Amino acid sequence: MEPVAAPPEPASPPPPSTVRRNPPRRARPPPTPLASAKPKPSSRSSFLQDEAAAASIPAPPPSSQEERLKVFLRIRPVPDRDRCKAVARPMPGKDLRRKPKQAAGGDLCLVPTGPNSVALTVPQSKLVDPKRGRTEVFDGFSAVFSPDSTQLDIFVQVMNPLVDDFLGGKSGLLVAMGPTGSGKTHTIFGSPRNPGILPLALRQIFKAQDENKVASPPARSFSLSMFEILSEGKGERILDLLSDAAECVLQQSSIKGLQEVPLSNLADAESLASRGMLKRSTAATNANSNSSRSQCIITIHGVHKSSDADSEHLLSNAVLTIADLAGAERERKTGNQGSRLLESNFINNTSMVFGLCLRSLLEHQKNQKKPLEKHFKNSMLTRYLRDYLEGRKKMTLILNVKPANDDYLDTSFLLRQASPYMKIKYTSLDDSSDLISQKRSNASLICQENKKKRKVERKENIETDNIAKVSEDDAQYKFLNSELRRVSRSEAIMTNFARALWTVLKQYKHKLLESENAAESMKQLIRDQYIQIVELKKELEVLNSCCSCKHIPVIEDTSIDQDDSVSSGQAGQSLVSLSNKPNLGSYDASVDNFHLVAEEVLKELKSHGAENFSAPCSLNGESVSCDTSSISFIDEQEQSFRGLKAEKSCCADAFGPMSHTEEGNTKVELHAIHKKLDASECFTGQTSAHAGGVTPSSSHSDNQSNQSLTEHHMLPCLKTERVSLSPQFTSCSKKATIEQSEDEIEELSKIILEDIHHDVNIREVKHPDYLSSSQQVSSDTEDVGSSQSSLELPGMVASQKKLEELDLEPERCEPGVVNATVECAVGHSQAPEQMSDCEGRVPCLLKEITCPAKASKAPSKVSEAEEAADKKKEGFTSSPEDTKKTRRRLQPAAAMLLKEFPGADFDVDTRREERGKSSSSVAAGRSDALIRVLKARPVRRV
Ligand SMILES: Nc1ncnc2c1ncn2[C@@H]1O[C@H](COP(=O)(O)OP(=O)(O)OP(=O)(O)O)[C@@H](O)[C@H]1O
Repeated sequence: MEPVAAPPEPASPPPPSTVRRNPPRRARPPPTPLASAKPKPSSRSSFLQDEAAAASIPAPPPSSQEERLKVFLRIRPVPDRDRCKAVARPMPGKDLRRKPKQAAGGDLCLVPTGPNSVALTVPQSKLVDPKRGRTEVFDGFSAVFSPDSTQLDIFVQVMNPLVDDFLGGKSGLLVAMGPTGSGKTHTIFGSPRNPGILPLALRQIFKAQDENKVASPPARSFSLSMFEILSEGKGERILDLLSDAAECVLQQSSIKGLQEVPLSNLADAESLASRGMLKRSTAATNANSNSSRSQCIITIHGVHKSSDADSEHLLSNAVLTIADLAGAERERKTGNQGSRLLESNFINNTSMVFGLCLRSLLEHQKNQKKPLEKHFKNSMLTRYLRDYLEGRKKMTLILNVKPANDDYLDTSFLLRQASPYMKIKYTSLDDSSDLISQKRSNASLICQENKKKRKVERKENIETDNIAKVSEDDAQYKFLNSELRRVSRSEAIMTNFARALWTVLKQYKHKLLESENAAESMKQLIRDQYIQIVELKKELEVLNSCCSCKHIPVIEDTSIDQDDSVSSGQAGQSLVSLSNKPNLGSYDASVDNFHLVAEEVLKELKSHGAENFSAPCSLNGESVSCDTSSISFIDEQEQSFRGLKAEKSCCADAFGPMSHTEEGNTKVELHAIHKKLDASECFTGQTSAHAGGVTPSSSHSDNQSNQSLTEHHMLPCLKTERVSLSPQFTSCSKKATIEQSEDEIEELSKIILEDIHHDVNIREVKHPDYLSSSQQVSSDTEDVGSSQSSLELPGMVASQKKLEELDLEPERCEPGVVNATVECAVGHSQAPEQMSDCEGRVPCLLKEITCPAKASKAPSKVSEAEEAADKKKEGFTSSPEDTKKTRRRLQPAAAMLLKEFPGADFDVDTRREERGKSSSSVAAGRSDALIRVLKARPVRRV
């Protein structure tokens, strides 16, 4: 091993100045020796204004407090193969000042022009204008080492000051920069025969250690650590070169897991460094057969182990760092591919970041307003060397360059990149202790600042929270206010609605009470009417019993059986259909009215004596004694009304033995009027049945059948009527509920009344034709079917036969005669004057009523009129099925009928009596007498 020589006295570095470009046509001054090189006034560079400006800045005189970054330049000797290409080979033993001159005319582009400057000449192959050469002078380096410089020269000028500082307790950094194959590793590590800076530094350290042992017990200890930062894919990793441990982790400016090997002696330290160097990642490239593929960092920690507190303090944290950076590579020269190419990218990137950090530091030092860019974050190397790159620790650069023309670009790039770094200043270089204290103070300051920031942040957070709470409270308050207003509006609306609803309900309740009262009054009225009806029924029964005391018709069941023929059955069916008409109202009113009339007539009859009471009745031209005619008259009226209502009732009383008498005729008309009371029933079949019931009275061909029919229909009528009265009334009273308003009743009554008037008028107009029509019908009963329903004809014939039988046996037919007489008196009103002539002697008048033809005619006309009225009003058909669907109450009609009995209708009859004196004066007289009786009685309204 080459002994470490004492470091020579470093020559005072010339002031930094860089010559960018030589004047093109001016004679170049001869290069000055390095030792005596003086800074020249820098010439302005035309293509690098910033560097020219930097060069134009006169370097301030170095002061004790201000120290600039040391930048050394070592020019690698040209290899032998390259040396053969060189035109001029420097002669051994000659001055280095002549080498550039010799090389200037050869393949060397870079020659030292002084101890602190070099001249870079653009090779002819790269000149655009060959006639115009260009040479750049870079001056201001701390030292420029020619290719002939030895390792010791480099150590003495570059590393020895750092070691002294390290031994003095100050940390320092030496970084070797340069393109690949420029001799960085050779400079740092050297070779066994020509050791580099690291071995020489170790020797120097241990020499000092040995010197200190002699003077005093060992008080200091050193440790060595080596690691490399190499690429791994697109990332980086740290690898410890002194141990086989796993990769290390970079934490801020320290590496976790890095082994620090204590240095006990120089030999172990040198072997350790040699082992670590061998472990470093290297690879062969076209530019370097042993090219480093990683950034290698060697750190020497000095620890004071003596009891001397002062010395320990000084050495406690001194770190001497040496960084061998991988040289920048050009792909074209290296020919790297694959992983090598990735390594080249990593190496170039790291070198670029390192240069940017120094550039940023320089710019920051030039202008404090410019922030110190944090380029160090872009690579592990710069992060680890952050303190040095930010100017907090002393750093020294040694630039390794190759002077050959082929390396012009790399050399030119490095010089242009790194020459400005020599202007970086260290205003207050901190020793290790100062650095530590500064770090601690910085840490404390940082902690305080962090605490303040936290407090401020807490306050801000609290204020923000308070503001947020206030805003939330405001929003909630607004929301609640809006909700409150909405609820208030809703409450007001609902209150008003409830009030309105309450008012309406009260009104409805009032109306309901009124309706209930009206219903109660109606019920009471109906009850009263019912009571009256019951009383009338009782009285009527009494009268009937009185009347039947002498002549109670004996109707044998045999006659009914004999009349079970088809004809009588059809007629009976028609009459039954007719009698199915519910006319309770009219019936009740009529009963009531006729009851009163009967009382009056009875009184009159009684007043006239028994002879008059048994006045004969004319039937078929014969006088028939009928002492009960008056009684029968009332009874007949009642039956005629009830016959319209009672089920199975027959109207045979309307066509029985009186078929050839005037009474029969009037009976038919009366029956027609009663039927018109039921006009609203719209029972078409009723018309035909009714007519059929009348027509047989005009038939003389078959009196036997008429008689049997009369007997057949009369007694059942009388019998069933009383039986069915109460149920009918009950049902009708039930139906006559509140729902039938008085308006409807009045309207219906008016309609019926109009119909009655209309029918009466029709009857009056057509009365002269009654006779001819009845004669036609009676002459040939078979032809009657042409004008009437064929179904009515058999019944008519049967009724006629019955009438004939009655004629033969007047005693048995007396009830029928009586009935006919009564009907005639009531229904016929053509000769009131004759009635008046008889002075109210109804039996005498009734005796003279003999107009069979007219009686036979009347029913047909009446039936026609009724049929026309029915068709006109109701439009019903004659089917029995329809009759069941068209039941109506005739109580209003009956009431109106009773109301109109003493009215204008009978006045009309009064006019008619003048015209019909010749026809039926006796019957008219009877009617007139009856009318007088009716007028004398007040009409009860239902
Ligand atoms: N000053 C010098 N004197 C003699 N030989 C040198 C000198 N400098 C470099 N060399 C030789 O050049 C070769 C390359 O040197 P070195 O490996 O140190 O270059 P490098 O800059 O480290 O390259 P890389 O960056 O690729 O690692 C080595 O073989 C080395 O011995």
